[in-house]
Amino acid sequence: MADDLNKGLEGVLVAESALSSIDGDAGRLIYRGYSIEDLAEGASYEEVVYLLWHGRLPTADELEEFTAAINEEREVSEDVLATMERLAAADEEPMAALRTAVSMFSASEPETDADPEDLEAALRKGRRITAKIPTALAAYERYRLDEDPVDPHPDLGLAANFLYMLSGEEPDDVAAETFDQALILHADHGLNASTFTSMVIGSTMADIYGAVTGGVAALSGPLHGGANQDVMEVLFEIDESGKDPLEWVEQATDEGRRIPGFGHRVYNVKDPRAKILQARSEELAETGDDKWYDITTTIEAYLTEEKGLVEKGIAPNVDFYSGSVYYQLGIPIDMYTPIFAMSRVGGWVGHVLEYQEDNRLIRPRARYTGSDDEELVPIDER
Ligand SMILES: CC(=O)SCCNC(=O)CCNC(=O)[C@H](O)C(C)(C)COP(=O)(O)OP(=O)(O)OC[C@H]1O[C@@H](n2cnc3c(N)ncnc32)[C@H](O)[C@@H]1OP(=O)(O)O
Ligand SMILES: O=C([O-])CC(=O)C(=O)O
Repeated sequence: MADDLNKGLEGVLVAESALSSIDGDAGRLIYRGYSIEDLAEGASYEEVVYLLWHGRLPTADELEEFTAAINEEREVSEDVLATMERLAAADEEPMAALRTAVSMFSASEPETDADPEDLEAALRKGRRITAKIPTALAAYERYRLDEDPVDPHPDLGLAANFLYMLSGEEPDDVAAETFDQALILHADHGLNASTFTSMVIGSTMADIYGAVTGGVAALSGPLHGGANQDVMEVLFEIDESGKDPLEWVEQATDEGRRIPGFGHRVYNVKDPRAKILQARSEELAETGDDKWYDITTTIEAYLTEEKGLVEKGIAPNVDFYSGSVYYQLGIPIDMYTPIFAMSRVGGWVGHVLEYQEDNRLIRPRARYTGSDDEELVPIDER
């Protein structure tokens, strides 16, 4: 590879950002100066989104106003509901259903005529998308179960309300707090692939609906957000194989299989979000089924201690423990990546608007490797 070609843009700086910062060697993540541990412990998802978008934590009044605005915008149109019903009946993947829903939200956007450079209007649009994603996703899940969608609960925050709309029952405090924490942990992460995708779209001054739709598409892949579902599928595979998890993972790595939920472009050590999710998974396992937590820790111990992956900078990432947490909360496994999107919309909107404040079209180049003097042969002579 020539020196001037950087496949995968590893380490390339393309923008300045004050939203989040990752120290990949120390395993530290901060959102606007606040450690992820402190935010997970002491803030709500709505507070974190406010922080990402407005640059500071809200006061109690500001948070109340912000939360009320989100709550008022939760409803989705009849068209979106009908589409979710059709896609559920057609067994469409939930991430594809979500991608379609986000794209459709713009049809009921009240500020469609807003100037693309009106960043305040774009922020309000971002807030509407954030409010509607849980409703569309929960409706999709209800239709899949042949049940009617559940209307949003006026007194519940975004995390608890999603769990409520999924099952029709108010979650207990442990479930609501654990899920809220998971949303906080997924809200932003520098210029990851889906955020960068949103920024590329936003850099053309296209509408924020398009930028978020692109973000959902990029997140769905197994090398990115899709890995959380893959981790749970691996845990099922191990369980169904009847093998000892240690034996299974030994064989899988000997066959050269990549274990989902391991490895990261930026972290060379264990992802700090994985540590927090691991603790949540362990707590839930104490009062529920400890099988999944036990399998994950066995895999981690083998890969890091026996296989020495950690010395190569390959350690658990955020997706490794989120699966067993969501499973213990009773969430269907193909909802795990859509849940990631439900949270990451905070980061996508924040980064797009931050970039657009001092916008420059993102337009890299490829080194041409094709031929350069082909002669056009008429079609009937080819
Ligand atoms: C929210 C997120 O997006 S977090 C990431 C979620 N994705 C996953 O968990 C999927 C599994 N992980 C991976 O595929 C990778 O680690 C990625 C895509 C996340 C990062 O990839 P990159 O930075 O491009 O690293 P790359 O794919 O070049 O791998 C570097 C080396 O680590 C190895 N490696 C990377 N991930 C793993 C893994 N999960 N298991 C085993 N080996 C791995 C590769 O085989 C490669 O080894 P080599 O140099 O001997 O060939
Ligand atoms: O930063 C990345 O490349 C992937 C990741 O962990 C995230 O998006 O949360």
